Amino acid sequence: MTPDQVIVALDVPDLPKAIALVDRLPGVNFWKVGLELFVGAGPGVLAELKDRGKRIFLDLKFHDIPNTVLGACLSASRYEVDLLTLHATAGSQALTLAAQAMAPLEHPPKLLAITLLTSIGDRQLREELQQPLAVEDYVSAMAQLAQNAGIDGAVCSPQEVAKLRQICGPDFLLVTPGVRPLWSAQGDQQRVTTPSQAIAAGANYVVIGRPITADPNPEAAWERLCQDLAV
Ligand SMILES: O=C(O)c1cc(=O)[nH]c(=O)n1[C@@H]1O[C@H](COP(=O)(O)O)[C@@H](O)[C@H]1O
Repeated sequence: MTPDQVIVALDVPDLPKAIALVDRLPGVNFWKVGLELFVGAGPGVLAELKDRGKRIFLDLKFHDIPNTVLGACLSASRYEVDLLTLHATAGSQALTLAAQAMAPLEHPPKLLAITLLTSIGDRQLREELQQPLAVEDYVSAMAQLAQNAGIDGAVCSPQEVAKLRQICGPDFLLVTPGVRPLWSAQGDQQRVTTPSQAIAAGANYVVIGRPITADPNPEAAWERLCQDLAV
């Protein structure tokens, strides 16, 4: 596993904090801009990252009616980011429209479908979301729905990666948040493994945020993560 397979979540509220973190961690080449930062700072943060030669995962998790998901994906594609998320539960029509709309573009983002948030465990899926399937089966069903609609990949927890790799084949992108080095706190993540285990199970990329960005010394935390990955 290489550090280039690690995407760091830039979950901070404004542009100055984002830039400060990016400049403190020059070894991070792939950053995720999610709802907190995009809503707080606007699209200017994407230009700042591009100026620094960084790859960008724009994680806006679109979830709406097909026409609105289509329009949102087209608007987001103008930023020429590398990865873009939408929820599989928007349904096959929304997924298909989005995938078809990206195909003719010169620099389309790879579309990733959220299968089941990594903060949701078995009990919540059953009791709150009223979903009788086990987590792994539900995640597999959502990934297959997305793949059949022409979506490039899925976001899942590292605990489902091996099964999805087997079902969806080698070309389907699998991106896993919910990774935790042994030295970090689990926080609100439910379905976790270490970053190395996630890659060994078949993930293309892992996404990690607070264990690096909320550490009082993010440089040391990043260094520690890179050492874990080199083993
Ligand atoms: O789409 C995501 O990136 C995502 C999907 C998911 O199921 N779970 C999940 O944690 N994420 C994101 O991954 C990041 C994880 O951050 P940490 O829990 O701080 O490592 C956050 O920015 C989440 O928004």
